Amino acid sequence: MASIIEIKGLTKKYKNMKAVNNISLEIEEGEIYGFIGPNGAGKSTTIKMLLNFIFPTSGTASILGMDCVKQSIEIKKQVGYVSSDVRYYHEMTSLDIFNYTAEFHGIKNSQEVIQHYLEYFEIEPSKKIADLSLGNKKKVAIVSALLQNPKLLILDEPTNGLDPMIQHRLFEVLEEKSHAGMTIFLSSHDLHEIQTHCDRAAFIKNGEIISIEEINKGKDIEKKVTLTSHTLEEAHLIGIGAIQIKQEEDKWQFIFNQELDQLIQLLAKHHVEDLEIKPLDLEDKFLSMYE
Ligand SMILES: Nc1ncnc2c1ncn2[C@@H]1O[C@H](COP(=O)(O)OP(=O)(O)OP(=O)(O)O)[C@@H](O)[C@H]1O
Repeated sequence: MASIIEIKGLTKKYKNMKAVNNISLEIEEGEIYGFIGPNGAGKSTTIKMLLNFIFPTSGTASILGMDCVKQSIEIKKQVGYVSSDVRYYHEMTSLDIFNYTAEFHGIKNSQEVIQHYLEYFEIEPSKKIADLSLGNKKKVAIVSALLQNPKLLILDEPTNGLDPMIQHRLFEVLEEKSHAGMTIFLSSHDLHEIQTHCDRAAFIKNGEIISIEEINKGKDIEKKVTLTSHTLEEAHLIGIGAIQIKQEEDKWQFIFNQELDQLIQLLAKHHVEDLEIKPLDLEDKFLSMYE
């Protein structure tokens, strides 16, 4: 598979602060790739460097094999972008914006496509931008980016402000587009959203990539175990390789990535009142990274 985004050692420094520190990522064609991390982690800074809105201090980034700084004009013809804060001329209506986008990008049969998205995302065509709520403005920006049917769609917190039904519809479209070959790179704070819809995700913190996770591949054998036992001791759990052990009176919680037999043999020697073993999901992993 071809790499659509390739980032190598990308760094952005503001005075002595590294907003993005030596990050490297490869995003493949057709992937829905999540970019997640706490406030101020460096997500928007990375996206802005990809789009050449700001210059990197060092490192390189390319999109569709083109250098993000030197070939930014060519790149913009093939990339759709929705920023985290949507700004348009206040006097324009939603329809004005869609017509302008369609004309600018030379989109064929644009009226049919516009009509489809107006209905699908429940957009009022003749309302002025000034009179739209945050979520409704966001819908206009999303549709405007989708209209271009770009090879790569970059979405900076796209679901912020959208109601649950529209969020659901957005991901329906994104999944359909990704099956047709579109690559989607989206930043988000919503772990559940990433878990449900992305193929892979990178977690960024303090400007550094601290983890890249495959999602929904079913390969992960890590388990989260919760149980109640008054006879169990921490040393027993450490002895079988349990990690991230937390105890509150006789309630235990830990991560276990060994063969389950060992756990069962240990628990058979103890008085266990209740027990839950479930696969460690992205939320468990990423929540601990927020700490
Ligand atoms: N122009 C700037 N000058 C100085 N510091 C900046 C500038 N832009 C961003 N930063 C700092 O860089 C860091 C990364 O910011 P960035 O906006 O990329 O974070 P983010 O992950 O997108 O956060 P959020 O989830 O809150 O949108 C932050 O500490 C921010 O204060």
